[in-house]
Amino acid sequence: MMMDFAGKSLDLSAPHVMGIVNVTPDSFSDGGRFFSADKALEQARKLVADGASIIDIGGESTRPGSEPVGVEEEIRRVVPAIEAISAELDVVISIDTMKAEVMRAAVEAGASLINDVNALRGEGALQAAAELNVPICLMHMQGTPQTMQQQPHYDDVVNEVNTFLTERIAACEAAGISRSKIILDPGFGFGKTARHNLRLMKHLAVFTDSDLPVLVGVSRKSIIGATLNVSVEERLAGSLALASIAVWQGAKIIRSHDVRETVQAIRLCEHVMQVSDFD
Ligand SMILES: Nc1nc2[nH]c(SCCc3ccc(S(N)(=O)=O)cc3)nc2c(=O)[nH]1
Repeated sequence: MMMDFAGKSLDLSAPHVMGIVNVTPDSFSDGGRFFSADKALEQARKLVADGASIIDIGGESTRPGSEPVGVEEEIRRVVPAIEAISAELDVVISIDTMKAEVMRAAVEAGASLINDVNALRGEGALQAAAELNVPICLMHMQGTPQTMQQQPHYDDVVNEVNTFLTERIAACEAAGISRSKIILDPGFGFGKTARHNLRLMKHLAVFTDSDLPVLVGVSRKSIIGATLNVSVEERLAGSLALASIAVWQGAKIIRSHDVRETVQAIRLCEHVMQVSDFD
């Protein structure tokens, strides 16, 4: 199924890799004071060369316990990077933000996918997304990045996440956003214990069985660390295993730090899934 990203289209009947470019201090060795558009562009060049179809730009860390960032600062971080990447690379740029004003500035600068871990629940976010008329990824999060991992609790995590996403889709449609512009994401690591994450992965078909494409972000996350007891630097194999399990169940976008290896893994999945049974 083709999805249009402000003129660039992706065939989401096949899986794609979303490469990650963080323009946040905790992701730069120099303490982030001087993180720059050309460092972001350099990283984006590599990710595109490695096979990324989408580049996800984030100016505010949403990892558990992270500090919120003001809207002016977040815009100051992401806009130069988006402008530089958009000027040089023919790749879909997504903006990873919860703020309406950042969505507007980012799309103005060249982003054509809104990736909102808060599923447009922020002040003015629904309205902004409707006006900007670009595809939107709705992700489930319980609580906020500051609180979500304190005591995640569900009676039935798969059902509750599915119900939340269904409600957010309805809110989008009520705001005039067409279903054809919506991507769903269960939000691995956003207010979930390790078991909650494993259950969501085991039952991912609940989400991929819908007519909407599903995005999965498990790269180097605690679903791997908690299961294998390995550090962040030792999570590549686990990330590739889970990317394959997600694609096998129908996920169409895999958010990854390790694009080259992830492209190889999902390409193998595709070939196994598509091999003819006759000839
Ligand atoms: N659509 C979408 N966007 C995303 N943006 C991010 S940033 C990752 C923040 C983080 C880091 C680490 C853990 S943990 N404690 O599970 O290792 C949780 C969250 N992720 C995702 C994701 O999945 N989807």
